[in-house]
Amino acid sequence: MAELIYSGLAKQFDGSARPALDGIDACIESGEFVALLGPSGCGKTTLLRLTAGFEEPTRGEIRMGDRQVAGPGHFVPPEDRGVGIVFQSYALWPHMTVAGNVSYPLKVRGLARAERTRRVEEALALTGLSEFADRAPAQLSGGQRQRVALARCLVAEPRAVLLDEPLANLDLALRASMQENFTAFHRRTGATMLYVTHDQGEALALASRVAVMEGGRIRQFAAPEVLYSEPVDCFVAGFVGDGAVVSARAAGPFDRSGLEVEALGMRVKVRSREALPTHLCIRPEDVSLTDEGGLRARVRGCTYQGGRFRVVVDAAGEDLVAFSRKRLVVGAQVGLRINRPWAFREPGVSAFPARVMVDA
Ligand SMILES: Nc1ncnc2c1ncn2[C@@H]1O[C@H](COP(=O)(O)OP(=O)(O)OP(=O)(O)O)[C@@H](O)[C@H]1O
Repeated sequence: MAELIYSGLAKQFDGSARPALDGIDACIESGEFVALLGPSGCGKTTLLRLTAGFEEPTRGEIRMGDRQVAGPGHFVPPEDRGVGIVFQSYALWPHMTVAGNVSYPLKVRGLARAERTRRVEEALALTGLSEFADRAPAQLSGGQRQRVALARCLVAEPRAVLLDEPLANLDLALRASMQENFTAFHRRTGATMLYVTHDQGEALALASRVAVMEGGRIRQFAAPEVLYSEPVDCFVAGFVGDGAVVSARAAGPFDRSGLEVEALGMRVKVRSREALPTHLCIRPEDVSLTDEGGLRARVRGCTYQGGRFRVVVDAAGEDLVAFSRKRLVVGAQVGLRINRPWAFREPGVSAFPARVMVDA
């Protein structure tokens, strides 16, 4: 069942020249773990705040299940939306124990003590905090405090959990272990989760689908592996994953399933859904360094990445990225083969028709 549905959603803050959100249409299924990914200022937090009910939309509608929570002339306040929120600042009460913090939202709602105790124990167990129930927040690590914030959000049994850069304040090692915690937590609870981050590693690792945002719009909303291997435009191709985006011109079909383009001064067989693509997204996996390759290139950089080297080469004036088992000398000439990269059509860019059409 669809849990969160956005239709034509827009938000323009007073005094701002540009809308923070500019026509969001998306549907998040019940139990999905969705990440909102994009550069600073693209509108991620605004979308989260509109979902929580902290802001009202300028246009459009938000539905939770079969209920409209924001739309023309209609607004459900945050406390009646049944969503839980976890911020990067944990916002814990310093004078309360861990159990006290987690129990607080239930106390405010007037739940009986026995029910409160049961739910708090359950939430602490789910977040691996049972043994810390009697500690004060000051006696916990950053990761443990973040888990208390998660437990406190869970205890209210929200229909959706909204997380705004929850790991931003943690160091790298702790982030990795908290990512595993979130994944395990999601598996156990089956909660619908909407997770804001500008860290693509985090988004691709955690989410079942990622909405890549830019300039108040969703550019692409897809599974991480689809974003990586089939980006829809230059922004997504450049923002997600490693590699290069180069312009291309269709040269004709080369068999029933494939297309050939002209790029980097040569013919390249590509994967594509377009008859007239304008660009290629060339991932490191698409580039083989081989003396038999038809394309000559010059090594511009070579860095060790644990188990392999990341090599940047200049091929026909474009910087391509490849992986190599051995270290290459900067300035050396190498041969390249490009293996079926993804070709797409950039919206708003006119595509040249194929120069040579070959029968399929
Ligand atoms: N209360 C506000 N008043 C005016 N403009 C705002 C307000 N909140 C956000 N904006 C603007 O709306 C745009 C989107 O902001 P938002 O915080 O949603 O971006 P973001 O993608 O979450 O960025 P970051 O990753 O830096 O947190 C920005 O241009 C921002 O300056």
